[in-house]
Amino acid sequence: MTGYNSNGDVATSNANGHQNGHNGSSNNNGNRQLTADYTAQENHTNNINSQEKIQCYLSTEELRALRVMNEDTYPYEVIQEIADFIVKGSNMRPKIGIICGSGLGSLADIIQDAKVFEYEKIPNFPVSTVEGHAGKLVVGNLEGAVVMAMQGRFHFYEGYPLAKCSMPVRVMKLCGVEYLFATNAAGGINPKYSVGDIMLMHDHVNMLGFAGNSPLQGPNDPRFGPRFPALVNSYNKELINKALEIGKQMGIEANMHVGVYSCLGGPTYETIAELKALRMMGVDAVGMSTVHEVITARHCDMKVFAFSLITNKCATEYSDKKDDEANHDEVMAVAKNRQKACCELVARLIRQIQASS
Ligand SMILES: O=P(O)(O)O[C@H]1O[C@H](CO)[C@@H](O)[C@H]1O
Ligand code: HPA
Repeated sequence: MTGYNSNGDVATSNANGHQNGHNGSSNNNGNRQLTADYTAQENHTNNINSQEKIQCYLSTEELRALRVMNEDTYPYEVIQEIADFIVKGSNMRPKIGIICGSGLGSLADIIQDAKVFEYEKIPNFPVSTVEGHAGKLVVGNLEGAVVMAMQGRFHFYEGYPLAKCSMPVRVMKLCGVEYLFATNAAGGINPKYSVGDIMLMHDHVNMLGFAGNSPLQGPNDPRFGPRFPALVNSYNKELINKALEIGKQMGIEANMHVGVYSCLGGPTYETIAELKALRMMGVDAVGMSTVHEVITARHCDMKVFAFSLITNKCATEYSDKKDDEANHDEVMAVAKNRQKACCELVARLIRQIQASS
């Protein structure tokens, strides 16, 4: 069980109910060391329950991730505590939540009067373990709206259950957020898509859901939403239309599409057979995120706008070309190149939301 103490430090209690303090001061150098005895190191730094024994090579961040991963799912009260911590700590009540995709962290850099929270300092928050996901929550002003942006999201393949991956969406809700802007880097399956294009999501195929996995699995807390939420109108049409109009104004309409995204578990990129199958199912772009965040947002009745930056073209035919192999360096490089256009799209859309409210 976890909570946080009055200093905002993470406090864990072990099976015997003994409280342990953790000052969240794990170094950020990502240095790997042979933690031949996890317990010994953790006892030394964090005074944690000595029953856990893991022999492994892990960085300090990964050790913390492992600990957070093994915690219980998040009850309403814990999410409320996290939200209170952010609202009090920033003295702001955000209306729009933004999740920055791989390499798209600069979406948060355009926020003004920003109050930045490192994930590891937020009580009960998971940590980012993926390159291109800085692990910071930024609260501030953007185009006249108070926004909160996650520079770094949580993925299933990092080892977090889906409910934990999308838990920050519920934090957003309890902070007062009405709109979720979810962004991602994705592979283009639709042959008409080019690298650098932006696909506005108007639907998704939930492959993890097909396999029996959902962020809403387990007891339903009606304070968030209903047991059986409908998803047919998940992606807000008005926002899609506004974004298309903005695309025209920016002169990028030829590089903008409206399409269907699918999330696979990763961390492997897809095989040719899988990509062929996805295409036959009507999928236009594929990634390893976003869908569970959208489900969680719709469950608690947030308006959703989401887009994919096409960072690579997915091959759907067999060939020997090395170019056909997706890689994360390429994903981040393309995202970096296109971050200006993505930032502008987000900023202009927020301006319009503000103007019409
Ligand atoms: O969806 P985001 O977080 O943008 O990241 C995408 O990029 C990574 C693969 O390169 C995967 O994590 C995939 O989901
Ligand atoms: O081709 C891809 N597949 C899955 N996830 C991705 N994220 C960026 N590109 C891809």
